[in-house]
Amino acid sequence: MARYTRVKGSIALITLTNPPVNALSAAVRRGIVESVSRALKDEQVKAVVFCGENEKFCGGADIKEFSGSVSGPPLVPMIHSMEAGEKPMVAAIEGVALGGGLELALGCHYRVANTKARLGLPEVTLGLLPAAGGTQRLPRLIGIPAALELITTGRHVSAQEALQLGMVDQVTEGNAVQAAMELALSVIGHPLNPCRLSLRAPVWAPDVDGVCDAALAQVKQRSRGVMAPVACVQAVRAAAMLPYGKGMERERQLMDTLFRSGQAQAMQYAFFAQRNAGKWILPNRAQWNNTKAREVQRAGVIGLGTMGQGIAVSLVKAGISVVAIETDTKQLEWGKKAVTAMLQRDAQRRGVSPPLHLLTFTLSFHQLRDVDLVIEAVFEDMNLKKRVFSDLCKVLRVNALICTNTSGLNVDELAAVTDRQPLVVGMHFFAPAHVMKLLEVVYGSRSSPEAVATAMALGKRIGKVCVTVGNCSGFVGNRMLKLYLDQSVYLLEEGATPEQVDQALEEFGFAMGIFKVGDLSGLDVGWRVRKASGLIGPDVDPVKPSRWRLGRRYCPLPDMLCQQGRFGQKTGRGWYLYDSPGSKEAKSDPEIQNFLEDYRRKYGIIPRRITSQEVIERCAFILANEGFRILEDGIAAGPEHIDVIYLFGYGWPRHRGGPMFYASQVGLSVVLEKLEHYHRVHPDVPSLEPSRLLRRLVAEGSPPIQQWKSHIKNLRSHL
Ligand SMILES: CCC/C=C/C(=O)SCCNC(=O)CCNC(=O)[C@H](O)C(C)(C)COP(=O)([O-])OP(=O)([O-])OC[C@H]1O[C@@H](n2cnc3c(N)ncnc32)[C@H](O)[C@@H]1OP(=O)([O-])[O-]
Repeated sequence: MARYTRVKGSIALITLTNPPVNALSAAVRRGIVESVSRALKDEQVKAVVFCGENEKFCGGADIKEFSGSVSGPPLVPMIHSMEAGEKPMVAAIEGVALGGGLELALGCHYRVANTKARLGLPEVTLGLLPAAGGTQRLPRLIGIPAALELITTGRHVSAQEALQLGMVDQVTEGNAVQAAMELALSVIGHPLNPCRLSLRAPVWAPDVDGVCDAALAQVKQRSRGVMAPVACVQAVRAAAMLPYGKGMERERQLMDTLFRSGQAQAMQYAFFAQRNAGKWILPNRAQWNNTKAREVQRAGVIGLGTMGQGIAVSLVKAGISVVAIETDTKQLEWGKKAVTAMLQRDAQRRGVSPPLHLLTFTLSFHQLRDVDLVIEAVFEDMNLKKRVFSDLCKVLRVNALICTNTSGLNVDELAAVTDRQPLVVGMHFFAPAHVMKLLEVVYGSRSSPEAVATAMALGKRIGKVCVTVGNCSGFVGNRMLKLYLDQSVYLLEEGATPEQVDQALEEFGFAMGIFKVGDLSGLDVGWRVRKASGLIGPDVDPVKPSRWRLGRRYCPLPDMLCQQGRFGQKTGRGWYLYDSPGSKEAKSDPEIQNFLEDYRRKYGIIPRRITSQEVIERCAFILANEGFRILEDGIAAGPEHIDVIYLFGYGWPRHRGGPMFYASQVGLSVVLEKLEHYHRVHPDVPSLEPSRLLRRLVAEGSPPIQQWKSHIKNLRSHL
């Protein structure tokens, strides 16, 4: 829909009306085509201004339409006829001009933006390229290097940066529509050809080929195996080398390939999955839009280890006062130094002063008496956490929330030691907590909807992607991770090396293989957890530790590594070798090869050749299999919630959608068949046995992920 009004006698104002972001749906495109034609025919009209309702210019093409059959007027000829029109057209950009929205503005002869507006071509993040002329017009406006950077990253720029780049003609602090109308009146009668970007030659750049080659190398390294950034570079190269018409043809060809690709489907699924996860819903049907969150102005953080430091930094950056507690002066000083340094670095980068006045560092729990909420981030030890929880109840206001950052302990058991079970929830951050986007909000059996709403709102306020999850060992993310880790070390036992496994995972799209991640996070962390859970104890033979524990296969390799003091990057040695403790560049270590060979010899294992395909199947399908069990247990509300957790917390590649989407895309019957095969070969690994839900879905015809909710009773999915 587009509203046509005549203003100031001679201006046609065309308002895009498709809340919430005025996406260019078929109806909007139809409205624009009709309105432009009317404006061009009306002799009283001397200029045209485009704007969006509710101070949002346009969020781009309607992504929901991409999965159906495309109808309505296509964007390319629509924008072309605007540009070719014989009356000046001005875009009044407020809020956002993204994707097709910016391409529409580039088809106008002039652009005016409000200071708060953001502009960009984020199609690459949806597995596409800006195929409504964006790859051809933007380089002609701002030059090849700047266009390459914006189009291959999908980065949004501020109005001020857009002005510096030359993307807009004017920036106003006031109403962009008023300013655009004034500009429109002032340019009536001016020649339009210089403002028609399709008629311009691209802004000249020395060594265009070299610039494009460098961009190609960069995107290939940054987003290994992802098609869209490569296609973006190819399209911009065409803008530099070919006349406009031929460049448009190239843009269309490249888009045709991307549009049909599984990668684009995965990335568009990820876009909606992220938004769906914010619309949380509990088993009792309390949900995001019927539950009020409490306001949080003051928070306590207990424990200033790595997690506590990151949590404190995230809260303070969002303007929340923090009382940070440690048990002894040395730890407190250490934590204070680290938190202050992080905030100072961040403030310096952003050219502002660090909000240190919001921080209180203390050894005294009494300072917590007027906080609204506490996040406990002490050692992962149930008894210690219980002590902290009962001590907190002695000082906190009766209505203050108590949240635990446990990565997998029983939230109900912790809540039981408090005087306020409904006000206890898990807030599981991921390390480093001020950087990682994911937050699992764990509801216990007694957690109140209000407590969940408050934790979700707080998470959103500090910039996290929040997902509600039920209470079980490891919640969603770590429950699945444990089995994935198990598979990776079983692969080593059977003949693979850490390098082989990591390479296969990196080629699949993970930024880092699982062994490199282990070295980065510290191998001692899991070792401590295994000791606490009774998997390692005095009865384990130190010379030839058992490969069978608690009734299933167990791989002692990670424990043996830790016994040698190989904790990863922090000790300079882990699955890989590092130049010195703390350095980041992982190098193959011949000692690890010998260690693995000795190990196999000791246990009589005959190594075999392991293919990348097997690595991916065993790692990815074990994740999906456990995901199905999690859905069966009602721990996650829908498959998209599991996928969001893996995308934002565990580095799952976005162009593969998430483990559940990947399983759906590969085909559930294929996943079932592979799991059956691997379980037959490894009967001592019960987690490889296909889940009941997977079997049922296959029996019911392997429906695509969007239809699972009609097959699974307890799903609370918005897909
Ligand atoms: C030839 C083709 C070439 C062109 C290709 C393109 O243009 S590709 C497109 C290039 N454009 C982009 O990639 C921009 C994508 N969008 C964004 O980046 C952000 O939504 C935002 C910055 C516009 C607003 O952020 P915010 O935090 O204020 O709000 P929010 O993010 O929560 O969204 C609110 C609601 O709007 C919905 N929705 C949003 N956009 C679209 C859309 N284009 N379509 C449909 N729906 C869209 C969103 O799902 C949500 O719906 P819900 O859950 O309420 O039912």
